[in-house]
Amino acid sequence: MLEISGLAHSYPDGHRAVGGLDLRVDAQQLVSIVGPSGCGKSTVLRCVAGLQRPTGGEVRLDGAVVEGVPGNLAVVFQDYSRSLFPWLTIRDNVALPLRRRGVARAERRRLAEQALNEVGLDGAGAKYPWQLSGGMQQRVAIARALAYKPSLLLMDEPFGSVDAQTREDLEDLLLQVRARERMTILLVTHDIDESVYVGDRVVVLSRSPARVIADLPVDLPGQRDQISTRADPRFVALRAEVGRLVRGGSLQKKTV
Ligand SMILES: Nc1ncnc2c1ncn2[C@@H]1O[C@H](COP(=O)(O)OP(=O)(O)OP(=O)(O)O)[C@@H](O)[C@H]1O
Repeated sequence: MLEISGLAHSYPDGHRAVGGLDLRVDAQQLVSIVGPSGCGKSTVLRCVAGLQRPTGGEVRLDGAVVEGVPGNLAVVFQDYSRSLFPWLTIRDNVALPLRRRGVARAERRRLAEQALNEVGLDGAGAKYPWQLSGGMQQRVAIARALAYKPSLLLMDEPFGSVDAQTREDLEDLLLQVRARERMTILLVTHDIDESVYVGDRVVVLSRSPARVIADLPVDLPGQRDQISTRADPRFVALRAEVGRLVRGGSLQKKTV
């Protein structure tokens, strides 16, 4: 589905953020991406989204080289307050990408309501973003991605700006919608527990310039819950291993 080969990205100031990264993601997998702070995770995601042009290597989506923003892709960023338009209702925010896609008005409304329903915000369509809590606004951003029905969903630290309880709720929401919609998802997160809890695989990146230093399958049942999954010895062992690898990547930075 997604094939990243030898991906490299250097910024105009010469900073090499990504240095020869290879990653293959099969359809309907949820792959968590973690790594030391500033290692190049967002740069990788932006190259996959076609928002940044690689300076080396290539990204292929369903066999085609990504050269601009692909039509079958949606992105959810951390900063929901900047990704929703305050002058549009929740329903119109969710429907906006569908409008750009040329979907007829009645169908846009139906898909927007359906997506809001899926994220537990039925009835909120006529409100404005500023009338909702941070966690609810991030649900709207997720609903907007769902309404679009992308084959690939990219999420860049999507739950980084909400409180711990809301974060857990949104992680569970992600697992639910993912089971229903059968999308392929790449999730960048700083939270090692989260990477294991929601992932089918956890990919660990090295310090900048980023490349893959580990690609670990998550050996946990598909059905997960915040209490028993986090107490599962397999969860505990994998979380510790990912933590060691991420810290190893950071330590490497200090010794260079
Ligand atoms: N526009 C830019 N120009 C120059 N350097 C940049 C630019 N954007 C990012 N960088 C640098 O590239 C490196 C990778 O940045 P990126 O945001 O991809 O990392 P990240 O792993 O997502 O960071 P974080 O862990 O803080 O979220 C960082 O050292 C960053 O300072």
